[in-house]
Amino acid sequence: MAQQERVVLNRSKYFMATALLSAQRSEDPNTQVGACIVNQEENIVGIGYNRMPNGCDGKLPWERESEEWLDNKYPYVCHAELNAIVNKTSADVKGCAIYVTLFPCNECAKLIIQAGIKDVIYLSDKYHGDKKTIASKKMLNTANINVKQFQSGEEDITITFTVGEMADTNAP
Ligand SMILES: Nc1nc(=O)n([C@H]2C[C@H](O)[C@@H](COP(=O)(O)O)O2)cc1CO
Ligand SMILES: [Zn+2]
Repeated sequence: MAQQERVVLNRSKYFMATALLSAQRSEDPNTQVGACIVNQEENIVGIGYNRMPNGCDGKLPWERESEEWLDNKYPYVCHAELNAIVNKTSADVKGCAIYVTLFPCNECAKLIIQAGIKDVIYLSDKYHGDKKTIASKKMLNTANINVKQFQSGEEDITITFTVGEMADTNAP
């Protein structure tokens, strides 16, 4: 069996990859979003993805363009950032960074600011023209949150479940 290539992820790649992996748990058929909160010691203290509220999985619509607002996902879905913040494993997330695969909306920007998160690192900005995104940027900027885009020029990583021979770093 081929020997698995040894990869050492840098910090930001590891955290964004964690957000991307989490996004893959989302059942949203149109946009899967993941978020990963990291404290000042560089430990992960929260992970989330966009999903329906607890107990509502499979019972609420994933539509996005139904004429009836109540038949769309938007009134119900909990955003990745919200889930990452409320599922935190630490007492609070003050001074933390959040890695998110899509730029936070205005409601999540409020949560991020009020939770004391100081850095936002995002991957996609596909809704940059939307008023929600513009409002979000206005708030994050006014609240002095450091916002920066992940440098997506970085190489992809591969996760494989076939356990090959692990690279033997002691080999001559
Ligand atoms: N930053 C974000 N975090 C999120 O979790 N979401 C979620 C809400 C929806 O489930 C989905 C966006 O759906 P759509 O409008 O692209 O079909 O992503 C959306 C944004 C951006 O507003
Ligand atoms: Zn949001």
